[in-house]
Amino acid sequence: MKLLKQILCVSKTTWLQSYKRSYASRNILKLSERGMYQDMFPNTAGSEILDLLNKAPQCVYAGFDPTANSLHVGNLLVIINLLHWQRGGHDVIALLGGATGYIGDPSGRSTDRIALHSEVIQDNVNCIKNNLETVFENHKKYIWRKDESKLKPIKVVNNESWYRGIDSIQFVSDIGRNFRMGTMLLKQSVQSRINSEIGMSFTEFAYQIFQSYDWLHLLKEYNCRFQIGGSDQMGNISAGHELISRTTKKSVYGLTLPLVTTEEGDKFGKSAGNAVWLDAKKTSPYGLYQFFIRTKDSEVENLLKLFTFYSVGEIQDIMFKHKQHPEQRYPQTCLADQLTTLVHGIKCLNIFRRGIRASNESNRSDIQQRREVSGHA
Ligand SMILES: N[C@@H](Cc1ccc(O)cc1)C(=O)O
Repeated sequence: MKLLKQILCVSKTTWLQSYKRSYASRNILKLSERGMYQDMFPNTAGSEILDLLNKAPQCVYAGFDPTANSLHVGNLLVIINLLHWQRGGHDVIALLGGATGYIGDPSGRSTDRIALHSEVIQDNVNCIKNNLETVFENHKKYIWRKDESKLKPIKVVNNESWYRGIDSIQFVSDIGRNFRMGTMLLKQSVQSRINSEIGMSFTEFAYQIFQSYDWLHLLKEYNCRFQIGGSDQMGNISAGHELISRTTKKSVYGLTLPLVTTEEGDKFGKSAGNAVWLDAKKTSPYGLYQFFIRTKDSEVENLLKLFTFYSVGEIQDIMFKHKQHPEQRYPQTCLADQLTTLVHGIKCLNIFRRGIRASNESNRSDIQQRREVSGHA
């Protein structure tokens, strides 16, 4: 709710009028209600954003660096956010960091990343592309229940394609000139590293320039005025905003998503300390399903809002049902069902359901047998 106010900065009546007028902005209302956004940049842009969304469908992007050969559950929040924009009728771009993967984003890290070989980067890019396309396809086939033609296809681009043709001297001379050292040094990702014993390499220090240039490129190519990213991306997003303000007359806007943590304060998405992967070879579909089934009662409502497409009203109904029969773990089942479908499709879900039914039945007949043996039938 706090964010809804922040995002809109308009009176309730103006908002309601706009809400009725525009289909596109409807989605933003829903996303804010769900606690989907942590921050926006510039932080006073609420009414400008609303105006743009009211006027016409917008273009939004988020990037994924190929740091591993699969995305993980932690990446799902950004992916689901992109899908919400797609459902709202907007143009969506998922960017693969085939070039930025060579540099390494220092955000949220305490040490430099180990440089990856080009074959590894290429392989990771292919795997991540496959993860994304599978999720987008599963969403369209099994979760979006309306006319498929209403969903504009999500573009998947690789930033390697535009850096390939850029001359490095030209790049430093043309683009580098727009970055001020003072501002770059103030970024949280730099501050947290620069005074540490290990420090930070120039390579990682320069990362913000590349993410900024990506946005400028996508703005020119696709009129992409929105960028979304994880909670640690504000530094890179604001750097992009600055580059674009200096070099074009267009306004652009960044939105970051909340950091999801468990009750114990750990980053969400780990099981016994290991990442839960989207690739079925790294985490089995059943492992992913079980990960969500194990969600604590105290955390499940928030996760339903952030990670599923149930409306807020439907989530209230799910939670109501839960209060009556907590032992059935109904919200956990809704969460696990929808996310397993999104990541692995409907087939494996049907297998789990059959398996669970069979195991419940065999448990029941075991209990029955034991009762009969002990004379309690
Ligand atoms: N830096 C982002 C990934 C990214 C890469 C390139 C971009 O243009 C945008 C985002 C991250 O690590 O999550």
